[in-house]
Amino acid sequence: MEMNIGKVIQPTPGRGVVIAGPCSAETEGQVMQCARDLAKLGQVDLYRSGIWKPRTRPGSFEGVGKEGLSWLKRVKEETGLKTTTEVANASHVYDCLKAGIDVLWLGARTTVNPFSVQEVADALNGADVPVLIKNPINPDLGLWIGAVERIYKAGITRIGLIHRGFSYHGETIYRNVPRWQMAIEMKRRFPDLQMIVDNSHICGRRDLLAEVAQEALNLNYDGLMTEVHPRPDEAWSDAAQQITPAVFGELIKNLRLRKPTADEVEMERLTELRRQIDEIDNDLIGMIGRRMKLADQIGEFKAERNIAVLQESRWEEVLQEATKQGKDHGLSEEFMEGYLRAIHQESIDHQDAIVNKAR
Ligand SMILES: O=C(O)C(=O)C[C@]1(C(=O)O)C=C[C@@H](O)C=C1
Repeated sequence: MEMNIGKVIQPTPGRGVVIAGPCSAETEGQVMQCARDLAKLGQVDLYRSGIWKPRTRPGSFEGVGKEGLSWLKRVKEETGLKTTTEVANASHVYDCLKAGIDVLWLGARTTVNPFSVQEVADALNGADVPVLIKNPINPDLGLWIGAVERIYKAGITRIGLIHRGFSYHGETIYRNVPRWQMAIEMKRRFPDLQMIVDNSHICGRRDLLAEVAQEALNLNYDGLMTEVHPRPDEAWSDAAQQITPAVFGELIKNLRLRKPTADEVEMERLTELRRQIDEIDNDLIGMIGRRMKLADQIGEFKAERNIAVLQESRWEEVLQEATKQGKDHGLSEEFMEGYLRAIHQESIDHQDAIVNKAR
């Protein structure tokens, strides 16, 4: 789909886009205090606060609702900070537009549901407001792309993306695993869309926030969205991941913005190193091709003798041996596993084609 998309936030030269504010608006006092403290930092582009909170289970704090919009209006009048909040249905959109909220965002639980995205898109039709779209909770690129397309088709031309990580069953240090490759792929497909990291939801804990924010800047993200609360431990939602305005000030002070590309002189050195990488990639592809030819021969052999394609004990041996070898060359276990699984699957696919043809 051909798109002509503008920036959600004009960045200040020399630093990334900064979106900060409490997870939820709790009281007028809390919203105002947080906004005043953040405004003093002089680096916040957009003040965030959840008014309607989609919670996993009923009974937890579900947001103050419409009343909070007047607090955000006051934030803008008294501090000059522009405001943003999450919308999940048509009435949220109408209320926000009436209240003059500057930027709207779609949450991960909305992006995941095309019915909800379409309802929001229909309500936005004809409005001139920028929209940020969080990734869906599950790692489904199609849903993220679909949400961008639906909002764009509603006539919204300033759209950005928020990477908040993906839910994951299993052991991990993150609340939502980043899967950086998903966001990198979105950047590749939509180079004009600003990409913001929501380090709060990726981390779910304070001690990782700075590291994840810097990782995003290393990947050439446009900025960050972080949950900030005047008294994080007393927050009514997501207490474990919120930080004070002072801590947030330190965090952004220590971030290093990277240049998007190298200059001409730097480019010479980079080009030489890239040439060497191209050479190695060529060799690798040639060698993988040769490996598959051997797999084909094994396939013929198995077809003639009616032997199963999958050989668990051999596969286990390959996996163990190569992972150990990879470690000696500074390659992570995670990488080696992913690489070997891909090779093994390709080998199986080759052999499947051969044995099925032979029957
Ligand atoms: O050794 C075999 O039997 C093969 O078919 C080769 C190979 C591989 O590609 O390494 C592929 C499939 C088997 O599950 C085990 C190993």
